[in-house]
Amino acid sequence: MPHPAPRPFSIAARGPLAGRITVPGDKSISHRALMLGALAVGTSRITGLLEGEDVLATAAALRGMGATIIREDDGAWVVDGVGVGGLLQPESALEMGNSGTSTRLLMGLVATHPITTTFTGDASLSKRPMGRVIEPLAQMGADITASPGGRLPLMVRGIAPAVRIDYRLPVASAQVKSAVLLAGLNTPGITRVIEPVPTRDHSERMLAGFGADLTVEETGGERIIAIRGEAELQPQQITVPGDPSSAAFWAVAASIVPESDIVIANVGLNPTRAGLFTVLRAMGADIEEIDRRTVGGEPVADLRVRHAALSAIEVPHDLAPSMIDEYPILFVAAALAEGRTVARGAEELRVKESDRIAVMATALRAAGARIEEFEDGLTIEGRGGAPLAGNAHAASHLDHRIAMAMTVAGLAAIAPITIDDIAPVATSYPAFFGTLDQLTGQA
Ligand SMILES: O=C(O)C1=C[C@@H](OP(=O)(O)O)[C@@H](O)[C@H](O)C1
Ligand SMILES: C=C(OP(=O)(O)O)C(=O)O
Repeated sequence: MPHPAPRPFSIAARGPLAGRITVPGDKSISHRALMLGALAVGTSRITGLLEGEDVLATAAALRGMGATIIREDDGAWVVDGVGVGGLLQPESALEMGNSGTSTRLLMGLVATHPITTTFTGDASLSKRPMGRVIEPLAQMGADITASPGGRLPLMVRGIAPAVRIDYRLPVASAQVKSAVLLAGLNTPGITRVIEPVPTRDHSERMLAGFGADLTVEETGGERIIAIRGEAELQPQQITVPGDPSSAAFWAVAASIVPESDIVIANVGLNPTRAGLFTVLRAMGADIEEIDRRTVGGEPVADLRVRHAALSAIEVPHDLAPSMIDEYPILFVAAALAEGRTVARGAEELRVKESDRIAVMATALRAAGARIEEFEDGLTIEGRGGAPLAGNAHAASHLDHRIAMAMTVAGLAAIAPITIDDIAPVATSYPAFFGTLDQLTGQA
């Protein structure tokens, strides 16, 4: 898929953030709602779906394999599924754009259907490792031919019936877990995933919600997830909560910009996703939960965030999976905090849309932060509330979270930070810059 022309953007301090905002629907839940809707027998209806490029790539791929997916005038998405086992051979390659989740979860789905599919992606996605899903799917019988290093473009020749497996995750990855569970949906018998470290559990929650026979057993800190295959999924009405990974940018922005006071409405607070809020609170952030409730089977609350003096923290390694996408914005908070933050045990950051350890170290150093880089993370000497110098260029490397994190860094900089390309923000948060203007009174 051709990437849009680079869009540079310059940002410097704008004063306090104020007001009440909403964030877009959760990206992880949106992908899964479309996929399970496409496999159910009948019509599912999804409200609050994230209409970002990544999720639209999932929708297009599922349409290409026979599902009917329509956006209604009121913004709801209606999915007519083909039934488990009913995916059709697509006529052309599945274009995954920038989206790792679309690629890895859909690879799981097609691996146990008797169809052949080709996956392509942009320059960022084409560098990311797919061996981690190829390995279990090959054990189940799929024949996968990848580019060197187990990368895109790749071709999956699916198999039905496939062979059930018990699979212990070698990396803490919800995408790998989900790929195996989705492959297990159309596989005779019980497919098991053993998860030594818990990762986001949206697939488990939603598969159970669609009526799959799925159990989760916890023993000695491990989770064993078992799914019975050849399932029939019942169509559902799904309300997608707001994305905590998108809310994270505003929680940090309001924390670091003096006199800020904002409310972020309808934020998903699934414990497997909420690690950043735990860490920010431990750093001294003023985050108040208002009206905790359940939306679409997920815990949700409104978050009131006010400026506060932050102090450094040693980020507990076991929190990494529950805040894995939030490290870039955590690094920004740490750069403004008092003292030396240690954020390690997060080597997975090197295989995201960009190498988020190296890219954030370079960008924040250019803006005046003092950083030491390790294979598995960073240490950051904070400025104790003093602004960053700014007057810096930051490269986003086709990574939406780098572009958004460095925009927030700009709000706490004396001279502007220029980001070379903010176009990737549209993958997960198309309204980000509109919300920035709203919160800073420039709408
Ligand atoms: O399952 C998911 O929806 C996701 C899992 C995480 O990736 P990994 O499974 O690679 O950790 C995360 O970084 C990604 O943004 C979304
Ligand atoms: C890692 C991310 O997404 P994906 O793996 O779906 O590209 C992300 O959104 O930060």
